[in-house]
Amino acid sequence: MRIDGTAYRTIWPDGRGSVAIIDQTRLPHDFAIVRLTSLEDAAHAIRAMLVRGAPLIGAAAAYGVALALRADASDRGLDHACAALLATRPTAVNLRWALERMRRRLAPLPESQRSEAAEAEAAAIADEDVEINRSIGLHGAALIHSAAERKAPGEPVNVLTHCNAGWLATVDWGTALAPVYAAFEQGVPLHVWVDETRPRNQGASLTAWELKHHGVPHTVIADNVGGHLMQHGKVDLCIVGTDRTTATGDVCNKIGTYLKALAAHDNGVPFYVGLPSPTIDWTIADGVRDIPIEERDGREVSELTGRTADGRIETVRVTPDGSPVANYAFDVTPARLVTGLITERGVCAASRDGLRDLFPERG
Ligand SMILES: CSC[C@H]1O[C@H](OP(=O)(O)O)[C@H](O)[C@@H]1O
Repeated sequence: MRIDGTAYRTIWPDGRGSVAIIDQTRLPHDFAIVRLTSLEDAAHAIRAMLVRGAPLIGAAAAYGVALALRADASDRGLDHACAALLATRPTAVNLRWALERMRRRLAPLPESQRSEAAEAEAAAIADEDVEINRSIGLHGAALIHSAAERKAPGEPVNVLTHCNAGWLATVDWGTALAPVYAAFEQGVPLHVWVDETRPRNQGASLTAWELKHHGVPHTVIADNVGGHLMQHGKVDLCIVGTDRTTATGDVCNKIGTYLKALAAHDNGVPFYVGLPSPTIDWTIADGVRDIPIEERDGREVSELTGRTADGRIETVRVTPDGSPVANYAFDVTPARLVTGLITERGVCAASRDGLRDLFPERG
């Protein structure tokens, strides 16, 4: 996507043997490029959320393997790289998917060929992500068009989204926001309600930043406002991302998604999920029972970081000293609350049959 006229992806090889990323922990106040030069750099970038979002986590892990094999292309080196990167975050299945793909590609090769092949495979994963998301955008834009046809001429379609599933969560375009960008480019009047998304505020700090730079009308809201807006007819559809969707259509996404889906269901508001196929976990049927939910450092809840009036970045505490904190990073929305899954192959029901129709090779 373009930032001040310059086209960016979220991650790219810089041609000097390192991998460049946008440091998302510095947004929206600073736009900083960081260069990863080692496996350790890549693992830290994922764990500390300099890069985040399921597809981007997968791409970053793939590039992390390539960086690792520049230093040690042995079987032991490949095993160590995959294990270290897999351990960074437990919920987004793209991490496991990308590492399994890198291992399938590299293990059969002689050590002398592995480094170059790893860089090529990581680049292929990144390029494929861009095309998958572009396609999700086109399929999802049709849903926004349909919503527009039910509105008065010129009245904007109100889309509510949670967290950040925009181009910053992927290599480019995004998943939940790809349909928004596509419809916006097609001239559909629209507006986005942006859940701030406590505790890390990916909505307030990342989604709002993206939409502002792209010129998309939006309003940042507290997480608990969405139900009220739906009760008053101010949300035409919800589109969210996912970190792992089961073979039966249960959707794991940022904490709070489930509550938004409940409100949407109660108010008859369509609830869609942008779902790239690498985010489907075909091995799981019951998402609530079987998807591992990451628990992160409690300071993400007890502290807030922002910019002071005189431009300084400060962190302040918002809970009493000593108050225990629980920080669950994701929840699972059962398929029964999901109107449809927007994949790169089209929109389907959140069900085993729906996914099987679009991905018959998965039987
Ligand atoms: C397109 S995946 C986006 C997905 O990832 C986010 O989680 P995190 O920021 O912790 O990586 C959130 O669940 C988004 O919906």
